[in-house]
Amino acid sequence: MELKKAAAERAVDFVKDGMKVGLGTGSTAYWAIKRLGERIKEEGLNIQTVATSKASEDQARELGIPLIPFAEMGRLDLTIDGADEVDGRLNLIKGGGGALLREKIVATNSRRLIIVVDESKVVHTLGKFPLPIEIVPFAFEWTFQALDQLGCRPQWRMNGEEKYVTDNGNYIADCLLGRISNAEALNQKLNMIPGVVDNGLFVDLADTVVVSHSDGSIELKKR
Ligand SMILES: O=C[C@H](O)[C@H](O)[C@H](O)COP(=O)(O)O
Repeated sequence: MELKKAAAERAVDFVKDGMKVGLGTGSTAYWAIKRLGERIKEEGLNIQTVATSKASEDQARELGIPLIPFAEMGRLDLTIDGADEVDGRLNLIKGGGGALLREKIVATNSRRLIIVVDESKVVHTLGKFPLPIEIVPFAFEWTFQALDQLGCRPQWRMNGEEKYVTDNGNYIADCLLGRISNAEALNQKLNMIPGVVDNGLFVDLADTVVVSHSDGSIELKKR
């Protein structure tokens, strides 16, 4: 928890008065949202935000962080979000918390994406973490089959006895790939399958990754 908090709080230093900010999702992004709430109270920081999940939206609302409708937002200055894996080129796997689609939409509409992770998330090659794929419920069996035929070894994400349902009303298949040698090609191949809404590969989207180390140091990786 302390490592996640340290990375998240460092990232919030990048937020300046007047900025439009995307709020990420997950147990690391949680600390960034919390810190933003503190800065609003302590310094009167003036920002406008959008959230990448219902959970982050609820947290922001509780903390008095201004949430703005997308129609009024325009392009974001920066987004702060977590990740499940980060490689040396700052490509990512995201979606362990199920928020990949909203996160990718928000990241794509941000001038800058700052990722906050502890050192355990930094890998040489992506793929040890199962890759989340968001799938529409219609004919989900066929979409699942198509993933299987690609060699993805998909497994439905479950919520007890039922399939897990995202904030967008879709399902998630987690794909056991082991090693992703070409993230860009896989990203495109997966998103070509009808029924796949998006997948958790974030290629060339992160600008800065803030990594907290167990020795107390904070590293900034930049593209
Ligand atoms: O869907 C969830 C997001 O992509 C999260 O940012 C990611 O799973 C990392 O979450 P956490 O900070 O809880 O490890």
